[in-house]
Order: sequence, then C-alpha cells, then structure tokens
Amino acid sequence: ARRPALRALPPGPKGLPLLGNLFQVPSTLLWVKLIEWSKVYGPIYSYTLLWQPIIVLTRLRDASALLDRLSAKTSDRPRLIKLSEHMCRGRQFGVIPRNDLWKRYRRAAHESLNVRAAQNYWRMQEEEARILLDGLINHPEIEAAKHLQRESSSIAWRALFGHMTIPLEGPDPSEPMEEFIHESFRAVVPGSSIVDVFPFLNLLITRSKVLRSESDKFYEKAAAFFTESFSEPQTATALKWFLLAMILYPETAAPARAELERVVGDRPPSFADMDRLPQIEAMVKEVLRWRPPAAAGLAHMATEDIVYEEYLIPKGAILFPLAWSICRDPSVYPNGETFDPSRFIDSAGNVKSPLPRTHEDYLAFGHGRRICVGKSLAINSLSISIAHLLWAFDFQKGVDEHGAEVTPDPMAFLDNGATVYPKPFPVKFVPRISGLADRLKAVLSK
Ligand code: HEM
Repeated sequence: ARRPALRALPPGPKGLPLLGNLFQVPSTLLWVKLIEWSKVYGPIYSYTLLWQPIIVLTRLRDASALLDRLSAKTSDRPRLIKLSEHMCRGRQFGVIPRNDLWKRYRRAAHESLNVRAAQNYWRMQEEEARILLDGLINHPEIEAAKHLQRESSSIAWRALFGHMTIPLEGPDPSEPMEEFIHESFRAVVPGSSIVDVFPFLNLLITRSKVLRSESDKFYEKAAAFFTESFSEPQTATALKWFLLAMILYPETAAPARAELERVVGDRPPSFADMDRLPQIEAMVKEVLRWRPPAAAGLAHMATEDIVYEEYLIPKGAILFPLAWSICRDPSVYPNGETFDPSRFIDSAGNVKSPLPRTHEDYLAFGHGRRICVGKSLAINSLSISIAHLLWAFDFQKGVDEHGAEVTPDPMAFLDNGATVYPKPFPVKFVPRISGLADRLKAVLSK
C-alpha cells in the first residue's frame, strides 16, 4: 500500500537560513508585500520570521474553512511580547492568548455590544451624526478627517465609558488615547518589534529598571483605552474611504440619495428608517469591502496541528487572513477593484442574501471566535453617519493651498500597522437641503 505523502507548510518565498524572510518583510504597508507574494506563490502560502511560520490566506474559502469552521483550533493570538505583555500587561483582550481571562472579557464585551444591546446606543449615534454635520457646516476650516475622528472617538467614548460628547474644539479628553493607538497598532503586527522577533531580549527588558519604568508609565496612561483603541481608528478610517469613494465614483451615490429623498425627505434620517434604506446598507458593505480598514487582518494562531488540503498547518503557526484580498476574492465579488454598492442589491431593490459560502458580507470584521466584538456598534455608526452625510451634502473635490482642485488617489495609502487609511485629501461639502443648519439646530436642541 502507498504511504500517505508527508504534508508540509504551503510554499512561499525562500528566506535565509535561520532568519527566514526577516529582511524581506517591510516595516510599513506589510499587506502590499503580502499581496505581491500571493501573486507569485499562490492563494495560500507561507513565510517565516526566524523559526515562526506565518501562513497567509487570501481566498474566502480557505479563511472560512480554517478560521471560521475550525475556529476551535485557530482562535489563539501569537505571543506579542511588546504589545500584550509590556504595554498592556495581558489585559487588552484583543491581543491576549485564548485564555480564561480572554473568555471573560469577551463575554462581558459581547453582552454590552451584541446586535440587540447595540440598539441602546442608537439615540446617541443619531445625535453624534448630527453633531458631525453641524461641525462640517460651521467649521469648514477644520479638515474633514478631524470631524470624522471626533465623531468616532465620541461614540466610543460615550458607549464604552458613558462620558459626554467630545467637542470639536477645545481640550480633547480622549487625546492621550491617540498615543496609545499609535503605539499599539504598530506593535500588533507580528515581527514589528525587535523583542517579538528575538524573544530572549525580553529577559533584558524585564531586568532593566529604565525600560520597566518606561513601560509602567505607558501602562498607567493607556489602561483605560484598551477596547476603545480597537474602535475609533477603524470606524473613522472607513468614513474617510467612504468620502474618497464618493468623490471618485459620484454616480454611485444616486440610488441611496433617491431612497433618502423618498423615505426621509427634508428631516434627518434615523435608525427607525433603516429597514427602508437598503441602499445605505449596500453602501456600508461596499465601503468595508472595497477598503477594509484592517487590510492585513489580525493574526490568529493555531493551537493544534491541522491538516488542510495538501498542507500541514503546524501548532503555533500564525494565520493571516489578508482582508484586502479576501474582500475582493473574484469567486465571490467579481470586479473587486471597482467601487459598486449595487453588487449587494437584487433586482427587486432589496439587499441580496450573502452567498452561502460567505456566511455574511461583512468580511472586514475578521473571523471565528476572534471576530470583531464591536461589529454591530461599528455597522450602526457607519450606517447612520453615511445616511446623514448623503442626505445633507453633495461632495465635491476640495482645493489645495494654491487653489488647485485635488483629485484624491485611491491607491495613496498610509498605515499605522493595523489600519490602512487614505492620504489626506480636501473635500467640499455642499448642502443639499434648504435651511440645513437650522434644521439641525432644531433637532439637536430637542
Ligand atoms: C469599521 C470598524 C471596525 C472594523 C473594520 C473592525 C475590524 C476588526 C478586526 C478585523 C478584528 C480582528 C478579528 C480577527 O481576529 O479575525 C477586530 C477585533 C476587535 N475589535 Fe473591531 N473593528 C471595528 C470597530 C470596532 C469597535 C467599534 C469596537 C469596540 C467597541 C471594536 C472592538 C474590537 C475588539 C475588542 C477586538 C478583539 C476581539 C478579540 O480578539 O477577541 N472594533 N476588529
């Protein structure tokens, strides 16, 4: 009888002895390199950082099979010494291993953020969307990105901590969080810090008084922002991509605007209207599909050996669901590069059911037991903000400091490790509703 073939890691780029592909992995825009490699080595491939194998999944069917259906074996996180152990002391549940503490945190977060519980924030999110419009009308001198960041921070700030709305001007109480977000989003990428590549350095850090005290200071400042840090940057980023899409593909706004005119007319939209606004749902799905804010996805880790097709996924291997590629998997979303919300609408004008294989169309929120716990809150924030923005304004290209019109480049990316956002670009907001400022004042003062 023939012996079964020994299975190996998926193929991938050749690296150096011992060091693996360490010097081929860029420190920014990692996902661009991962896409490039997938074109050479196929839809599922691997590379190594020293002895650590990393397997990249670029097709929906592999991500679903390994991370959703085999979630019991693939929901761990890699050891992130800098971020999880030093910066967060094992308390940031998005990056800790799949231990009992993670289960407790996750259950508690799910209780307050699940689909039903997220409805408790509807009123607050409606109010924040109106404050966003009010700010855009009254403070055109402040760049749009700042308005969007304020709104997203304020929603997270109010939902997670019960604080007051964050003002557009004046002291921003969430400011210390920005530093934490900046540091932590870089450190969440496996291999991004030297101690994660060479774990033996950890001994030196734990023994160094200076480094310990630096990390103590950081921890004390940051501890309040752990969950929040996952929230604001991603939601504001999705809204920035929405504005960019509206400038480059203005015709795609027409069906949603026609629906808003029919359903809400000249009063601001609300969550009570959402069932009758399928074009808004399609728009949110398309923004997150076209430009998934966490373009590389977040790393999972296998807790057992898994035989998958002709490959072996060894225990301890990191699995990267490359959201950018998964969201434009041609077997699910043809013409994936094109921004086209109508792909989610059927011939009767309703939102299409997702293909059985996709289980749903919000693939930008990740997979399995690690799927984004703030997903409902985020979808609600995006839906109500996008509905308000489309209702209130036409979006036109803004001008640069010399008065020349700026056409944003959809391929000009900036990243902070975990999130990929567009290079800043100016937008001109032109009111579509007569007496818009007064209408908003009237609803905001209620
Ligand atoms: C558009 C907005 C958002 C996007 C695109 C997004 C995306 C993601 C992704 C890709 C993951 C990793 C999933 C995986 O490992 O497979 C994640 C995890 C997480 N997200 Fe979000 N997220 C968003 C908004 C939020 C909000 C509003 C909150 C909090 C209220 C939040 C809290 C979290 C937490 C705590 C985790 C870690 C879960 C765990 O490891 O168990 N996110 N998110």
